[in-house]
Amino acid sequence: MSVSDEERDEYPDGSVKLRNPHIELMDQDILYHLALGSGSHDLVEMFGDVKFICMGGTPKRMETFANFIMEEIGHKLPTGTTLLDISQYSYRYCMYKVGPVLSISHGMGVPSVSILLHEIIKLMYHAKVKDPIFFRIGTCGGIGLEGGTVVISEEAVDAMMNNYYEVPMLGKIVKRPAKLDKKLVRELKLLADPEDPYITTSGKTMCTSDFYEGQGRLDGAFCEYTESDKMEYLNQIRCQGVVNIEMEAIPFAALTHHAGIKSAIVCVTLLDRLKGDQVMAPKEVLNEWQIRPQKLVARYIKRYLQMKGRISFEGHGSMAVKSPRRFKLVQQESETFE
Ligand SMILES: O=P(O)(O)O[C@@H]1C[C@H](O)[C@@H](CO)O1
Ligand SMILES: O=c1cc[nH]c(=O)[nH]1
Repeated sequence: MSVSDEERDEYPDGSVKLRNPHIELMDQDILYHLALGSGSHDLVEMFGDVKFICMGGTPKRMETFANFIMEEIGHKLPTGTTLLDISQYSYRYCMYKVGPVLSISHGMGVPSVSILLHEIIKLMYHAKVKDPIFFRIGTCGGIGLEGGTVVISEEAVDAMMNNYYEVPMLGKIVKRPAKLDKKLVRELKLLADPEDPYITTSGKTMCTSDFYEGQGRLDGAFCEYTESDKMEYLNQIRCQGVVNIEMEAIPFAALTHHAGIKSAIVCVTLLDRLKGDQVMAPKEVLNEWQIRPQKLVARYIKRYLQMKGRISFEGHGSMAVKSPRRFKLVQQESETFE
């Protein structure tokens, strides 16, 4: 049975699906929150070689990631130059380009990441990028997981345990399935190194629209439930497979899926929510923890580029291939790397 374009998640040639007939009819498309536009910039020239789009909440984390991935893939900037924040004049999000990798901050919560995704998906379309892969590199609260644990999301659910994104549109609720790429999840799991001095695990990620009452905290400005109500709730969602809580997974999974784009979410826990609410780890510890999801995603990117012959197998920096066995497993498991 043939599948129509409407039903298909991806175009066969790997192009990004806009599902918006109006864009083609516009003289130009201004990507307002990125300080870019299809009329003002040569988007194919600037972004046509992009393959990986990595996002996380803060500008600092994404600048750190840009410098880190530059070292890992051995990308060289012209002498005397530094990385440039391409979207600096938007005063909203930051964006760095390191060869085939974009590193972008998405701010906090559903509306912020959703606006960014609309514009980045359109950017991919205008730039004629094929088969991009999106990663969210985030932080979260763990459910029964110590601070510093890396969590690869198997599935995204909202605060009502629904696995779709509800968007109020023209006075009606439209539901979009929130689907992460299962193969990408398997590949990321295989890249977790048993020698890493922390645990990498996977499970359901709950996406809430608030950090305090929305995540069952007792330490917000308001709280009308008891500690035992909170614990009962957290234990209940734990029994339903939720291992971490953050604030962007649902639109991230839903909008990438709607555009036919493969995506995955890797977060580090900042605390175990079964033990408390306040983020108490010192800044230096939090900074080190935030590097952990970046390392896993960098391993993926590096393996991909190695398989494509775009960087050498000797590698660069600390991510040189250490274990041929692990590498082989990834090769067998993955069609993406073929
Ligand atoms: O990627 P980040 O660290 O921003 O992800 C979580 C979810 C919210 O954006 C924020 C709350 O502290 O952190
Ligand atoms: O508990 C936490 C920690 C980080 N981010 C969240 O959304 N929740």
